[in-house]
Amino acid sequence: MATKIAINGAAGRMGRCLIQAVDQTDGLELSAAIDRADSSLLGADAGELAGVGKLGVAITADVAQATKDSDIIIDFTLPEVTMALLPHCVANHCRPVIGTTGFDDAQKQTIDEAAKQVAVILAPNMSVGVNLSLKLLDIAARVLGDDVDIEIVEAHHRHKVDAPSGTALRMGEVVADALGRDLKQCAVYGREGRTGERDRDTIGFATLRAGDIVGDHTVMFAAEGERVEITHKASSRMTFAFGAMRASAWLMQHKNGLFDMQDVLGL
Ligand SMILES: NC(=O)C1=CN([C@@H]2O[C@H](COP(=O)(O)OP(=O)(O)OC[C@H]3O[C@@H](n4cnc5c(N)ncnc54)[C@H](OP(=O)(O)O)[C@@H]3O)[C@@H](O)[C@H]2O)C=CC1
Ligand SMILES: O=C(O)C1=N[C@H](C(=O)O)C[C@H](O)C1
Repeated sequence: MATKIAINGAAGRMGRCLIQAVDQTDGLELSAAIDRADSSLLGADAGELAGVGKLGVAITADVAQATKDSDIIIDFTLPEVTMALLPHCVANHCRPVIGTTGFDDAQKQTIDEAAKQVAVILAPNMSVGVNLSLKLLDIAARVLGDDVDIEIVEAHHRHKVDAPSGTALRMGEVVADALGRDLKQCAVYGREGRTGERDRDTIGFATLRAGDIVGDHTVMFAAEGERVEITHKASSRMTFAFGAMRASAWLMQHKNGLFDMQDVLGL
């Protein structure tokens, strides 16, 4: 029997890609497509919206019913929308696959609590390439140690509302953990004016927002005489959407617990 997939934020940039990906993935079936209660697209056919032809699933705002009707709900929305979704996931045992970024510490805690009752995947980037890059970053940080300056540069489209990207922050966490540092203490978010010399123990972040860039990330390890750069460039949102399909199929093995894409990919 096919796994029933609901999509939260179905009319968004990622939502439409996710509908396409469900349609193209064996063993998965679209069971619900949710968007905001005041959306002009309520009632429209999700497949037609995503350009894959009629699927017989209308865009709805009824998240309670959607979670009752689905095994998994894939959420690429906004932090406050994810928070409103979680009680329905717990009540209806509908496993959330969360791609949304920009959660604060209290919101992350709420996700942890929900994961005690229902299996959850939380990943700021669902592409295989970024998750491989996270593994490479751990190795690079351990080898290069405290003898390099570490800077993280990310670029995204002009519509993105959070900064730095969730991926850049995760990259920072991976590097900081490998070096025994606390990212909260050592992160520097942009520089301006008379900043003084760089402190080697810091991890710097720079954010670019322009045009239609899907998502570029570079982590630079710069020493005297050489530097290593690990770069990932996404050129299609379908890479994230197919990652979410893989995560959804994988999550069906679990009843509860908090997982990420490293778990899904066995990295
Ligand atoms: N983990 C990963 O691999 C990736 C994560 N992301 C993250 O996914 C999130 C979404 O990105 P993107 O698709 O570009 O953003 P969009 O703004 O295009 O999509 C979000 C969608 O959610 C809708 N929405 C707003 N409120 C609600 C609500 N209450 N219930 C249901 N839907 C609602 C929005 O509607 P409206 O526009 O009308 O407000 C919109 O259609 C971001 O946090 C982004 O960082 C993005 C790509 C990859
Ligand atoms: O908003 C986006 O578009 C993206 N967001 C994610 C993030 O914040 O890391 C992942 C990807 O880079 C695209």
